[in-house]
Amino acid sequence: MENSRIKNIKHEILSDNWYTLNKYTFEYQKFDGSWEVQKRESYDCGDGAAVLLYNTQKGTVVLTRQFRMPTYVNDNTDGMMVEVCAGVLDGLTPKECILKEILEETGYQLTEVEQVLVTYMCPGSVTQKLYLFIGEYQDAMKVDAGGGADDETENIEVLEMRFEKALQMMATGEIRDAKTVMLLQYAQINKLIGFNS
Ligand SMILES: Nc1nc2c(ncn2[C@@H]2O[C@H](COP(=O)(O)OP(=O)(O)O[C@H]3O[C@H](CO)[C@@H](O)[C@H](O)[C@@H]3O)[C@@H](O)[C@H]2O)c(=O)[nH]1
Ligand SMILES: [Mg+2]
Repeated sequence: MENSRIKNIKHEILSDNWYTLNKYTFEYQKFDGSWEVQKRESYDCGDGAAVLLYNTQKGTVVLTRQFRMPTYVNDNTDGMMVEVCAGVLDGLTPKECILKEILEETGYQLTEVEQVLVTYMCPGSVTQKLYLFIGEYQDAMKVDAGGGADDETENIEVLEMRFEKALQMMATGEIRDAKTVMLLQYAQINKLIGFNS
């Protein structure tokens, strides 16, 4: 942490239940040189990793569908979200984490993935840094049904669909999860998956 415009940082924990809600009170030096006190709440739900699974021969991607409470209480009628496979690091490296999540959530066993982007998803209020990967899957790599870890209440549906269909769902707003939009657009810009229909 290095910024000479910040001093006297005080930290309180407002809630420490599943994840941690912190409150920081600090002094910030304005452009005119004067100092002002600022207060910022900051939700720490850990860093995470996400992956776009794609198959160039079939022209398909693998996505997940699950209930997301925070979206349900904010305009998402049934609360269901179509997303790339993702999870929180929980002490693992981003690559170790995403390989584990791919197996747990989708049932595919990959050994190689490529990190393509690192993003702060909501920098004004959430600490989370998200490592974004792409990974090529083959049918032979499917070793399990997926659906989420047994000890977690995830109830994840695995969706394999044509890449064009995923792009269409993004255009209609059926896909509106930020990490998923970023990775689908990454694949589109970099022509990872050809249209051979
Ligand atoms: N009991 C309980 N369980 C929780 C709570 N919050 C999350 N969980 C559980 O914690 C697990 C987290 O699953 P992961 O696969 O590791 O994470 P995720 O929820 O898919 O994704 C998170 O990370 C992504 C990438 O880092 C994010 O994109 C996403 O928004 C979310 O923060 C899930 O079983 C979820 O149900 C809670 O408040 N209480
Ligand atoms: Mg997950």
